[in-house]
Amino acid sequence: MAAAVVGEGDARQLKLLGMWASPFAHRVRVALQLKGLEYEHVEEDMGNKSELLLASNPVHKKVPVLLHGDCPIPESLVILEYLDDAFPGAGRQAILPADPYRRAVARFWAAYVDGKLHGMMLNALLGATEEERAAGTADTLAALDKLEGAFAECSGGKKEFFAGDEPGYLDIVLGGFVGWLRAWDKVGGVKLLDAGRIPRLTAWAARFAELDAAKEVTPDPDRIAEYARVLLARRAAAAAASE
Ligand SMILES: N[C@@H](CCC(=O)N[C@@H](CS)C(=O)NCC(=O)O)C(=O)O
Repeated sequence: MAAAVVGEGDARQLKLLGMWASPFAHRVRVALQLKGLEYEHVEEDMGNKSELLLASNPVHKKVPVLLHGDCPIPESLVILEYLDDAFPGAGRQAILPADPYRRAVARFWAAYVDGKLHGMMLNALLGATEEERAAGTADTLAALDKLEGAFAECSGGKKEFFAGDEPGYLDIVLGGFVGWLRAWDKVGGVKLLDAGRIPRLTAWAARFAELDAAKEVTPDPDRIAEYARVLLARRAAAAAASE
């Protein structure tokens, strides 16, 4: 897709403060690609955050942050909405559905992904005890079952994506997690995307990963597994230090 001129008549550049393994940064990169917007990607070191990140997101100190010229926009879901507002003409379609009810449904499930699924996956990986990790895995599987139902509801059971024939808001929001979901058998020893259990979501994830906009930024499962081992080692070191 040809890159759009940023904000027709708006000379401000787009810069994304991100991190390769972050599902939240990943979703913003997919959205920027789908909208055909040129941007500079700045890879942050989470162990040594840049002054620019700390100044741009002093409240949470997290990636992603989109900088539009000097204006920082933190929080991935806020960024997705900003891209539609600031660049309505860019890309083949708006990220959010036009219909108010479909928007509400997409936002409901996006809140579920960030408010529930993310925390469950963290517990499954980094829970302090074996029991907590097992409960996290069970919760994650149950959440994916719910998202299987959401896919049927949103796509009408016939379309390729949550949003219809083309990926939209919820595809991008959940799509940020596809790298981790695909790598989970290497990360947590459990196959989360199991076509026998959640066939629609498993096929959707494969379709999403094949999108040009996603292919370039979806992390390789082995690299994610290696990163997960680093997170586990950090957790073990922190636990040992607090004993
Ligand atoms: N709600 C935030 C979540 C962002 C987030 O959790 N980012 C993580 C990376 S995946 C981060 O920057 N962590 C750094 C830290 O917690 O210090 C969003 O949607 O942007």
